[in-house]
Amino acid sequence: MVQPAIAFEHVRKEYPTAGDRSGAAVDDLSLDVRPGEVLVLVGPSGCGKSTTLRMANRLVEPTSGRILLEGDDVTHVDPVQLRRRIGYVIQDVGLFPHRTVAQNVATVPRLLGWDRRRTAARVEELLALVGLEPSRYARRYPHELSGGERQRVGVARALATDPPVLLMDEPFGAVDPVGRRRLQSEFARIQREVGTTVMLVTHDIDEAVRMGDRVAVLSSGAHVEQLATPLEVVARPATDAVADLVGRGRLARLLALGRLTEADVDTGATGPVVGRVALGAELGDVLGAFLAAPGEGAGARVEVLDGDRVVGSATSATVLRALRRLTDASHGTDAPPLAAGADRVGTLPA
Ligand SMILES: Nc1ncnc2c1ncn2[C@@H]1O[C@H](COP(=O)(O)OP(=O)(O)OP(=O)(O)O)[C@@H](O)[C@H]1O
Repeated sequence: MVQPAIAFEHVRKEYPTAGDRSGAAVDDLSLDVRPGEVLVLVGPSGCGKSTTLRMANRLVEPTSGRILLEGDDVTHVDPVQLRRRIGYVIQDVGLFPHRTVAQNVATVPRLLGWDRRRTAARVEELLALVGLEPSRYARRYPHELSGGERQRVGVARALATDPPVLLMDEPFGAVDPVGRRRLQSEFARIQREVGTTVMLVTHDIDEAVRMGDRVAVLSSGAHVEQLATPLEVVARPATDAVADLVGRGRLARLLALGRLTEADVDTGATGPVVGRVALGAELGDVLGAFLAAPGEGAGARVEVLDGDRVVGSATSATVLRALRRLTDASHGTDAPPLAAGADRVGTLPA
């Protein structure tokens, strides 16, 4: 088996100041983060997400249990070495206000004693990576940047020494919804490019399913309700708590996450052809092709292509069947019917 990038083994955290009434912030968490994946922790406020993240880089010490970074117990790693191996990005970024963008990004390389030339080259490379033209941004101060730009600098700074692991705590939380979308997809590109393992905390289920290779839905005490791919979490919530979180908007999420597979394709349909889609298209795009041809009736179909080859067609009934396949309880856990939770709120309060 591949060695996890981070492994939590029966980790528990009790805050001494929390008093008797509350249970442990993290009760008994065991979780592996695989190398190269984006693992998202999502759950309601106070369920222990940030505490979990901060134990990985020793901003918080566990009460018991072990955390291994690429096999090394983090409590045995020198904290300076540890921070070099783990980048950390938080909501308010925490840039040094009296240092320029370039100086902020150079923080860790300077601590590590890199020479001027190597540091400058790395800063330039990182600013370009996060989409900030070095000649325009390097000399600015944080107050001369937008929230989204500050967040990019935060990501560049966290990646400065090319750490194998990046921890992100509500990294896009302070950015408006449109900027947030853009940052999310840009970050996904950066992550693919550098291959860093990411553990990301959010309370926003949409962000979780958009960003995660896997999603861990947590409840109080960092109890893992479900740990699965975004599609599995949305299509087949394992518990009521997950169903509640996925709640309203579940159908829209399924249409975005679900894909047209070979098994869905119809080879006998004969209705009028209103468009073409590729095998593997998002189910929402398949439906969209019918919406774009409003004059056609229920028998209309789109041709399905595998490369250049037409392998069959899909009708609106095909999409329904695919949705049923995805949510079919016989494939996994007891999923509630698709309409369940339609009146529930998908995003929890911060
Ligand atoms: N320094 C601390 N001292 C005492 N209790 C704390 C401390 N930090 C967190 N807690 C408590 O531990 C629990 C988990 O907090 P944590 O910040 O990990 O949750 P979270 O899921 O990240 O929440 P949020 O989404 O609101 O940031 C909460 O009940 C919180 O009040």
